[in-house]
Parts: sequence; C-alpha cells; structure tokens
Amino acid sequence: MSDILNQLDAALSERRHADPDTSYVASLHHKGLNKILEKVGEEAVETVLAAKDVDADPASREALIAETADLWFHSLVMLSHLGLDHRQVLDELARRFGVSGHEEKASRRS
Ligand SMILES: N=c1c2ncn([C@@H]3O[C@H](COP(=O)(O)OP(=O)(O)OP(=O)(O)O)[C@@H](O)[C@H]3O)c2ncn1[C@@H]1O[C@H](COP(=O)(O)O)[C@@H](O)[C@H]1O
Repeated sequence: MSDILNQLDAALSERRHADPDTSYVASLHHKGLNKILEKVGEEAVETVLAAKDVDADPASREALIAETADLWFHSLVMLSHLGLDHRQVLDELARRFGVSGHEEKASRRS
C-alpha cells in the first residue's frame, strides 16, 4: 500500500509548484489552506453519505471506495501543504497498533 502512497506523495511535492491551470494539486495550493480544508470537509461528508447507502444498495460500494479515495487524496494534499506526509500518519498508526482503543482512552484519565 505504501508504494502508491510514496508515489503519490512524490507527485504531490512535484506538482505543488506547477501551473495551477494545468495541475489540480497546484491549484489547491494556490487557493490556500482554507480551500484545501473545505475540500477535505466536503469529501468527508460525501464519504459518509456514500457509506450510508451501502446497506440498501450494495452497488454503491464502488461510490464509497471512490469517495474514500477522494478523501484520502485531499487529506494528503492537506498534509503536504503543512509540510507533513503520509509517513507520519502511518508511524502513528503503527505506534497505536495492538493498543486497545478502550485501554488507550482509560490511560488518558489516570
Ligand atoms: N489522485 C488524484 C486525485 N483524486 C481526485 N482528484 C481530483 O479531485 C477533484 C475532486 O473532485 P470534485 O468533484 O470534488 O471537485 P470539483 O467539483 O471539480 O471541485 P470544486 O471546483 O467544486 O472545488 C477532481 O478534480 C479530481 O480529478 C485527483 N487529482 C489528482 N490526483 C493525483 O495527483 C496527481 C497530480 O495531479 P495534477 O496536479 O492535476 O496533475 C495525479 O497524477 C494523481 O495521481
């Protein structure tokens, strides 16, 4: 999985300073953080709406996969805009791996 994430992050760095008229990634950076965050929020809502349809219509699984890809993509653009990339997120997931969410939450109270 991280092969495509590595490739995508390299493409995001490379396209950041491209011509906004020919690069969607460059156009997002050009419009700034607020526009990128707006897209992340919009894609998150579209992902939730697509997921709600899956029980009633299994064919909408493809729409859910596409919306989730849009959400991940725009989240990667957000990280890139702020000087971060997917590796820090994967490291954080690795750090949490095997730690029960209930246990972790309880440890925050003590
Ligand atoms: N993975 C993606 C990717 N996923 C989604 N999108 C774009 O994200 C946009 C989201 O769609 P929307 O319908 O929400 O957007 P919209 O309605 O056009 O946007 P608004 O004007 O309403 O804000 C579409 O334009 C998609 O084409 C992506 N654009 C680029 N990439 C990757 O980024 C690379 C560089 O792209 P460019 O910078 O465009 O060369 C590409 O080679 C791909 O690998």
